[in-house]
Amino acid sequence: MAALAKFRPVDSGQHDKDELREIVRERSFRFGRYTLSSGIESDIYFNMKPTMMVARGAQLAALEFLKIVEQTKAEYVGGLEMGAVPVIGSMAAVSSVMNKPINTIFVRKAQKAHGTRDVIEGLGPKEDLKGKVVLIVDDVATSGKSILKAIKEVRQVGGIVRDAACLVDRDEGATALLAQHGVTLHSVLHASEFVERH
Ligand SMILES: O=P(O)(O)OC[C@H]1O[C@H](OP(=O)(O)OP(=O)(O)O)[C@H](O)[C@@H]1O
Ligand SMILES: O=C(O)c1cc(=O)[nH]c(=O)[nH]1
Repeated sequence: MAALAKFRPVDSGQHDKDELREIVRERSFRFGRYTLSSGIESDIYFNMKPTMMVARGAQLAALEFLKIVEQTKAEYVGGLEMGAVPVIGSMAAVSSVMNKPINTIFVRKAQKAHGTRDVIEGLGPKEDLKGKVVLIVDDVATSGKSILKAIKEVRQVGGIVRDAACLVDRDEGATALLAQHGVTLHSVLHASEFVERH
């Protein structure tokens, strides 16, 4: 019997994704009347903070993104405040626990008028993104404009961005917009897994 234990099948990760989907369904998915950041109105909304802030959701979201880090051979992970920040923090911690530490940054929406005035936060004094492969992440992708803003800031300081990832893709134009800028969007979940569109 002990010998058989050696042949435990490799976990595809699908169970983790199923669990993450159920956490999103319970804690983040809402029907209602919402104005989106692009200004358009929607009758569904994903508030991903309650998923990213609960311990198991934080871990599972980080694990899904870390798989994409491996696939894309990213050296850094970053994204626009505020949506991307909780999951990026979780990725840093989970990757360290796994002994595969990933470097993380986040991009401010606007420069502060005080302090260091850095738009890209998280770099040490001798650290920069020049020539570094950066995966841009976000909690939700709708138009893709938030991800694109982060891409532009990272490219401006010499970072290489070929891939982006989101936890939930609403499939409302982000893939096409990012493709126009030479970036492939990887989506962990899609809005169609939560609601049928007519
Ligand atoms: O693909 P897009 O059309 O850009 O929309 C998606 C963005 O909208 C939300 O951010 P929001 O602007 O609400 O701000 P927050 O992240 O600071 O809460 C979300 O966190 C994404 O970043
Ligand atoms: O487009 C957005 O602003 C948006 C949509 C959504 O479902 N969730 C979110 O946080 N932002």
